[in-house]
Amino acid sequence: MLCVEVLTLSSLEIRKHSEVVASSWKRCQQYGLKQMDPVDDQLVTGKQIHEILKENEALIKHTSHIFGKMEHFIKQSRQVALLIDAQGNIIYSVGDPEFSKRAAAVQLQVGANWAENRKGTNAIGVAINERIPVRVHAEEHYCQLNHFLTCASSPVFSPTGELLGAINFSSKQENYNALSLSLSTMAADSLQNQLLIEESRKEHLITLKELEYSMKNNPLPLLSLDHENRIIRANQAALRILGKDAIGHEFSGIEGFFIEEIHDHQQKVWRSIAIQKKVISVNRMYTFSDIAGSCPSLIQKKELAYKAALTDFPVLLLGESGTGKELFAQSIHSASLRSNQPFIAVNCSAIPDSLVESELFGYERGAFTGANREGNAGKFEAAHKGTILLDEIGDMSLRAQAALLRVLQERTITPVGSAKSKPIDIRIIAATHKNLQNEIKEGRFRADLYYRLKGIQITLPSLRERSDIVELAIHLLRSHNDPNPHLSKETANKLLQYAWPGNIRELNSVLIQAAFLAEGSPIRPEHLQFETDCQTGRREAQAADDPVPSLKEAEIEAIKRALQATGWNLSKAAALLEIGRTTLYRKIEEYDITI
Ligand SMILES: Nc1ncnc2c1ncn2[C@@H]1O[C@H](COP(=O)(O)OP(=O)(O)OP(=O)(O)O)[C@@H](O)[C@H]1O
Repeated sequence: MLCVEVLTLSSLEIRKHSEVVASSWKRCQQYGLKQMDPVDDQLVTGKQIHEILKENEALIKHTSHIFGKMEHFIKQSRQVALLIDAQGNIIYSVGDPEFSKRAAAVQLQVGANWAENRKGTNAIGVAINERIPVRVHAEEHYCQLNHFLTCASSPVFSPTGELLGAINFSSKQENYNALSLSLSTMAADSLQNQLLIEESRKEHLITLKELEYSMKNNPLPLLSLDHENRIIRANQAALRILGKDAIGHEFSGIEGFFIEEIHDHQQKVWRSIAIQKKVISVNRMYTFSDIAGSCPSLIQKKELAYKAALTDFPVLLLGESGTGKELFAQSIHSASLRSNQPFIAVNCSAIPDSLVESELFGYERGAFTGANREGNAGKFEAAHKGTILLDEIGDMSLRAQAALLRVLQERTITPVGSAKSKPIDIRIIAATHKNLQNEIKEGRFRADLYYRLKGIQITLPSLRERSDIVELAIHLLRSHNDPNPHLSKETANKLLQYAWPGNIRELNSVLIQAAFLAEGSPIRPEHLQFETDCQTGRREAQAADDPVPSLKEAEIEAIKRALQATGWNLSKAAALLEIGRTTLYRKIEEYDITI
């Protein structure tokens, strides 16, 4: 009886799937259903169906929008897509007209009830009963008259976790489509998100947004918090991350996710937070093709980085926060010969001074109180044969710098509590938003470490220096599941006039918020809400960002640069500065200049 034909499932899942179908068959026998019985052909009609449709108005409205986007696929793959209420009544349907006729013969149409106890084992009934996505194919249907069908259904839940119904895709069994189960799950998740967004307008809303690059097609996990930061609603995707019993608990953030706030028009009422995984663990890494933009200064850096990827030299990535340093680091790793080996990102500013050695080099069993009994591999060991990204290197303490320098010089690590050193083979990429030359001058960064890390230096342009902001905005909107983003001239102008102190990360969050406020219609200028008021025009904002140095500061800077450029040759430096050698000497004394 159970000829399971779900070819995409692993053997473990096949067994589980068979169990699900088998339990449904058992229930059908208990209901007293007979396989050869004529199908239950009752349809809910008249006032009764009218009331059911009215009750589910919001659900139908959102579903028609979602099915509308999939209509081409639905028809082309000869399917019907159905929305079902929690009692198993079909309340909305679109699809291939020819199959719809055949389906209507077994009441796969609005007004029919496909609860398991009425129609025997079928995807709708099982999804509602078991509250799981399920495919029921051909002879897996309990009633023989339904054997010509192949159906995939996913349950739909309300923001508070109640079952609202299901989404179903059906076709003739010979038109079996491996994608239909994923599609029904995606449509159900999308519907849940719509409901949550709608209900949460007046709430403190939090949006968790997973990695665009690894989760592009996955549904957005959404949460609502009350004013005490407790989770009051969560969709299924969020519960998958937070655990099933997350509702009612305080939300304290999730490790490995990045938080952004979204405000409403008045900057109050509700807040949304997009949370994005920053470090990839299992999924795919960024590659150069993920670096969007056609601005010549960016293209040049991309080419340089690509060349660097083919070597094993250290790379130093410089640029303001949010300009894509991590994206570049991952792309370099992905294009390198080490791409099949680990990529480990270390945020140097986040490691407490006392834990630097154990974090970076690991520790042996029982090395110190509180240490893991089994000992622990450090970041360097974890990155062995691969690439390590030392992010925010400019914020590393001098103590940590000394430890790092030793590793770079000796290419070995010695775990805390161990007498033995281990050789390591690692490609180093360092990144910082700080001016390391200044840090060296101020005595906060070791020059010898700087030269070890520098290798190939790549400075990324800030967003306000780029000529492709609008193109980038369109790219980011597309990556947020808007297949056809449109920005009016006024909206584009507003984007161009802003100074973008938070660079692409800020652009991304402004666009998420704007798309949210626009509710599916084109983004208008008033939907763009900036975090700071750097809105006075890019040039002015830039000028305002750079405070005018005093004459003395400018002189010191000019002298230092001339001395550096000439290798401290006073005659040449004086010539560069167009002053006499004695004057230069006097000024060096006066300003106490040393490098
Ligand atoms: N050229 C680009 N195309 C598409 N997305 C980009 C681009 N540059 C940056 N991003 C996106 O902008 C965000 C910030 O990038 P990233 O984390 O790499 O910046 P960063 O310079 O490392 O920032 P920080 O110094 O604060 O860590 C990420 O979501 C990244 O995917």
